[in-house]
Parts: sequence; structure tokens; C-alpha cells
Amino acid sequence: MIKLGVNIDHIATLRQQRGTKYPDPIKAALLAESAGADFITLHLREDRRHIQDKDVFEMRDRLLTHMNLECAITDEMIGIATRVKPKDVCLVPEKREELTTEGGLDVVSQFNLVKSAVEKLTEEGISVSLFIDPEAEQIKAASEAGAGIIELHTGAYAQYADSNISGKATEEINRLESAISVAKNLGLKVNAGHGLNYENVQEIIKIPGISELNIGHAIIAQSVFDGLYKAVSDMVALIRVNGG
Ligand SMILES: CC(=O)[C@@H](O)[C@H](O)COP(=O)(O)O
Ligand SMILES: NCC(=O)COP(=O)(O)O
Repeated sequence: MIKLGVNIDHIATLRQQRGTKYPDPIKAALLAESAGADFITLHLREDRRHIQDKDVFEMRDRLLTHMNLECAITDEMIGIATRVKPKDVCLVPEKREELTTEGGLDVVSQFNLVKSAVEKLTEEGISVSLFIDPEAEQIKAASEAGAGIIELHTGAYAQYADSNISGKATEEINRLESAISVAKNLGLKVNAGHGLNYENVQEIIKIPGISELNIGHAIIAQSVFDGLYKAVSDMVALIRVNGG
């Protein structure tokens, strides 16, 4: 059964827009859990454009499920992660100028940095995943760096699927299937995420071998119209009904 991690970053985006106390990401996280989220994902970015340090520290012990903290590989972020000690950390690339995450972590070119971060977090009992593109060399490097889990970047697939460029979307599905096969041969757990929504996720959940999906922006967007409980429970139902 595919588990769903609800990313609540963009609840905080709305809050930061006016500097108010609301909407409260912790309230959103607890509601998402009550609606069936298997865990909560949040991305503490260096520029603090949405999630704040306070959110992370306060949420850690309030969740009924568990926290998957996304962060870049910097001394600051690794230091925060080792203090918070969430169950999971997903190491992601980050550029201040990016609108959202643009690609996967380049483990190949940053091997020693990634390996050291994986070791530090693992020593603290944290389960580490690496957010990477569906490329064999990145998957192999992730395994060699000691990460037992990868999260495949589904952004390219999502863009093609949403633009109805079906040929390219199918190519990306095939790319993900090949990547999962490489990962499974290396004994890795495979998660996936980025840009997934209620339509394009339906092809993703047909792919065997995915353990967890992290979905945020589309759920938070839908919650504007349907409310967060229904937006989350609809995504959970979609994934479960289709055998995910
Ligand atoms: C790594 C990833 O794809 C997302 O989880 C990430 O959080 C996207 O960044 P924003 O949430 O800032 O759009
Ligand atoms: N790692 C992907 C994630 O947490 C959510 O990404 P998105 O659904 O907000 O694009």
C-alpha cells in the first residue's frame, strides 16, 4: 500500500504572505492526519519563505503520525535536523532564486558532502532519503552514500502530464519505472513526489515499487475550494482505491 505524506509548506506560504499567525501549519498537519495522511512533510528552506524554524520544533512532538523534514545539505540545516530529530529527513537541493524545487540532488558531483550528511543524520537515528532525479547514476551514488531510501523527482512527468504532452509523459513514466528497477536491485526503498495532483498521480500509482508519495501543493490548492480534510481524504481515497 502506498503511503501518503502531505506536504504543508503552502499553508505557511499563505501565512507568510501577511505575517499573521494564521493559517497555522500545525493545525493543518493535525487535520491532514485526521483525514488519513500517513505522515507530514515540511520543507525548512534557507530563505524561510514558508515553513519557519518554530513550526518545525513545535510540530515535531504534536504530530500523531511522524515528520518527514526536507532540507538542504548545509551545516545550519543538518544542525537543526539533528536537534529536531524527526523520524525522517529528505535531503533536497535548494536555490534561493528557484520558485520551487527544480531538480534532484546531484549526489554524483557532491558525493562526499552527501555521504557525510547521511552519516551524521543516521547516527542520530534519523531515516534519511535523497531527493533525486530518476537516473541510474544518481541512484547508484545514493546507495553508495549510505542512503537506504530515495525519493524520485516526478516534476518532469507532472509537467508533461499537465500539459497533455502524452508522449513525453509516457517517456517519463518509463524513466521512473527503469529507475525503480535499478533502485530495487540495490535494495533501496523508493518514494516519489513533486508536482503530483489528483489527475497526474493516477499514472504514478500504477507503477509497482513505490512506497510513499509526498504531495503538497495540489492538496493545499484544492483545500481552498473543498477544505483541507476533504482535499486530503480525496487524495488518500484516490491512492488507495487505485491499489496504490
Ligand atoms: C522537494 C520537493 O519537491 C518539495 O517537497 C519541496 O518542498 C518543493 O519546494 P516548495 O514546497 O518550496 O515548493
Ligand atoms: N517532495 C515532494 C513534496 O513534498 C511535495 O511536492 P509538491 O506536491 O508540493 O510539488
